[in-house]
Amino acid sequence: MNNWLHVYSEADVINLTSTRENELRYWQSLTFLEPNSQLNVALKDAAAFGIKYVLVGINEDFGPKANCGKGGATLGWQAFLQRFLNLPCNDFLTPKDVLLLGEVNCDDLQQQSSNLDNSNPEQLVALRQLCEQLDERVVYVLSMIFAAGLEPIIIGGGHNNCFGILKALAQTKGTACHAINFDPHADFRALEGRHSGNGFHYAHQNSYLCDYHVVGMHEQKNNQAIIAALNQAQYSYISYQDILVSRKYSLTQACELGLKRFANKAPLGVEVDVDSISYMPVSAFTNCGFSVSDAEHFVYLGAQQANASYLHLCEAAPGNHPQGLAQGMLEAGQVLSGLVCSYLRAKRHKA
Ligand SMILES: N=CN[C@@H](CCC(=O)O)C(=O)O
Repeated sequence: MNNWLHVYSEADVINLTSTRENELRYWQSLTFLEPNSQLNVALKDAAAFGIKYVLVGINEDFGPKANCGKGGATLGWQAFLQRFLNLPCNDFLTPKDVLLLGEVNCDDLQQQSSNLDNSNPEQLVALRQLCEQLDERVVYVLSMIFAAGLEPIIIGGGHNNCFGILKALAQTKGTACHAINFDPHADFRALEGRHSGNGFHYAHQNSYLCDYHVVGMHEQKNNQAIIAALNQAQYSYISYQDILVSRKYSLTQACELGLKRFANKAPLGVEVDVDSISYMPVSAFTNCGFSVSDAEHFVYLGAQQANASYLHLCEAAPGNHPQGLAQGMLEAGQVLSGLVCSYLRAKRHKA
C-alpha cells in the first residue's frame, strides 16, 4: 500500500526542469521508482542497485500554524526541486546514488487545515490533531525507507515532522536515536498536542530520542519551561550567543560537542530548521541568525558522522519573502539545494 506516499515519475517534475546544450542536469540522471511498484520491495531493490540517498518532500504548513506560528511551509519542497533538479552534473555533483522518491500524501490534511484559525482555541486543537495524523503518515513512509537501508533527505513542512522521522528511525533500528539540531528554537515546548515546537520533546517522551544537542539555540527565543525540560532530560545546547556574541565557542566546536558525544553510538538525525539562517523566507523570520555557509558547515559536520542516518530540512516558507513568492522560491531553493549538496559532499568525502 503506497497510500501515504505519492511516488514520483519524471512526469511529476518535468514542469520544474529545463535543459541546456552541452550540459547534463541533475534531473536527467536521477533515479525514479516505478510508481505502481510495491514500495518496500522497490526500495530494497533500489538499495541493491546502489541507491543510498532518497529525496522526500512534505508539503504542509499546519505544523507551524498549530504552534501559533505562520503558514507558508507548503512550498519549501517545490522551491528545492526547482533549483536542485536543474543543477549541472559534474565531478562534484553525481546523482548516481540518489533517488527522487516523491512526497508524503497530506493534501487532504492541508486542505482541512486551511479553514482553521490558530487564534481560536478549539481550532488550534484541531490543527494539532491534524499534525498527529500527519505523524502517522511520516512514520509509515520513513519506516520503509529506513528498513531498506536507505538514508532519507526530507524537505519541506514544519519542524513537527522530526517526531515522525525519529519514531520511524527508532522503531526500524530497534533503538532510541540521537539528534543534532541547528535551530534557534529547541522545539522542546510543552506536550500540549502536536505542533512544530515540540517534536523533540514528544520524541524524548516516547523514548525515540536518547540524546539531543541544539546548536545555535537563541537565548531570546526559548521560554524557561523549555530550558528546564532540556536540562531535566540531560540534553545539551550551545547558544547563538555563545557562538556569535561572546564567541566562547566556534561553530565547529559547538557542533563537535554534540557529535563527539554521539560518535559510534545510536543512529543520528541531522536536523536544520532554516529559520536559523538570517533573512530566510520562513515561518519565524530572523535577521539575527547564522549565514547560509554556517548552516552548510553544520550539515557537513553532521553528515560526516558514521551514524548519520538522515537529513531533515524544514520551515522554509518561500511566500513569506518580503519581495514576494518568486524571490522566496529562488532563495529558498538555492539554500535548500546548498544544504543537500553539503550532506552529499560530506558523505562522498567520507566514503
Ligand atoms: N519550529 C519552530 N519553533 C518556533 C516557532 C515559532 C513560530 O513559528 O513563530 C517556536 O516554537 O518558538
